[in-house]
Amino acid sequence: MKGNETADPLVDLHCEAHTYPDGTVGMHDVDFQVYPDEVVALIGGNGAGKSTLMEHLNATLVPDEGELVVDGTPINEDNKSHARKEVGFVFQDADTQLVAPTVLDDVLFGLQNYGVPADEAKERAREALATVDAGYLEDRIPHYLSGGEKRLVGLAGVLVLEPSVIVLDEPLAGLDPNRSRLVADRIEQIHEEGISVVLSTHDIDFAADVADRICVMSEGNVIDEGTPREVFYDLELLAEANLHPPSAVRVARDIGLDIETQPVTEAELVELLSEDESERTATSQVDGHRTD
Ligand SMILES: Nc1ncnc2c1ncn2[C@@H]1O[C@H](COP(=O)(O)OP(=O)(O)OP(=O)(O)O)[C@@H](O)[C@H]1O
Repeated sequence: MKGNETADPLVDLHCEAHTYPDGTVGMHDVDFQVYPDEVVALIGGNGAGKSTLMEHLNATLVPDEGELVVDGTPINEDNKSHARKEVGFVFQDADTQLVAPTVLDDVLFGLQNYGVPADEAKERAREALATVDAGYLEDRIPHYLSGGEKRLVGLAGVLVLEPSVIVLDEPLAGLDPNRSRLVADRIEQIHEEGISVVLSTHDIDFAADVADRICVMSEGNVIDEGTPREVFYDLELLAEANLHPPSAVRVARDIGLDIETQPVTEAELVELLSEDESERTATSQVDGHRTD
């Protein structure tokens, strides 16, 4: 299910092909939409085309042939700033995004470019840093932050511009478990605030946890898409894309759980197992009474 498929897409990309300068075709025959109120996860092996697709969503890359429409506006050379404003991009390598001498200046940077008065910009930048629990970093030098801190500051720098879509390239890469949880929680919070999210990840459990829609990529193409349940119980599709199912799906299959219920997350699996256990306890109590 897409977030709100009845609504017009916020982003509508048609890309017949994208060829890099050295002749490598990074992506081909892709039609990709982002709808209001959804979290989309792109999954696929190394070199499947996930970053290439995502960099088309705010016109960082453009198709050899094709079209990008953002919020109903076709994007061309003259109005790429519209795509950049509506579609915020958080890079995996945060260093490419952090350019100012302090964290606060960095988050301010985009607002200043849009001509927001200094006091208002500062206030909004502080709010954005607070949203990602990174207010305490405001005077630090971005270059010396840890990988996780850089990711959060990069996210604040995008959030402050109030985009309608946020794109995150490998948001959990290189993060420790606590930082991963924090970033995952922030993604859910951003979604709850009405911003659509597109992310790429090699962490299938995370994709199962966070996404409404999963797009499976292989060899520069979206080979299938669906709800986490549809995709993660399609073992043939996963094998074709060189992927494994989430751990909840593997455990459910291994223990022969009635897979009509099809859990895809650990939380769903635990709930089903607890229901199973309560039913078994109730049955054995009834049986126990019968034999008394
Ligand atoms: N700047 C570039 N120049 C030439 N080829 C590139 C460039 N960037 C990506 N490619 C190629 O385009 C294809 C798709 O790469 P892309 O980075 O989009 O894949 P990905 O799914 O994001 O991979 P990963 O999971 O390894 O990050 C690959 O064959 C890659 O080698």
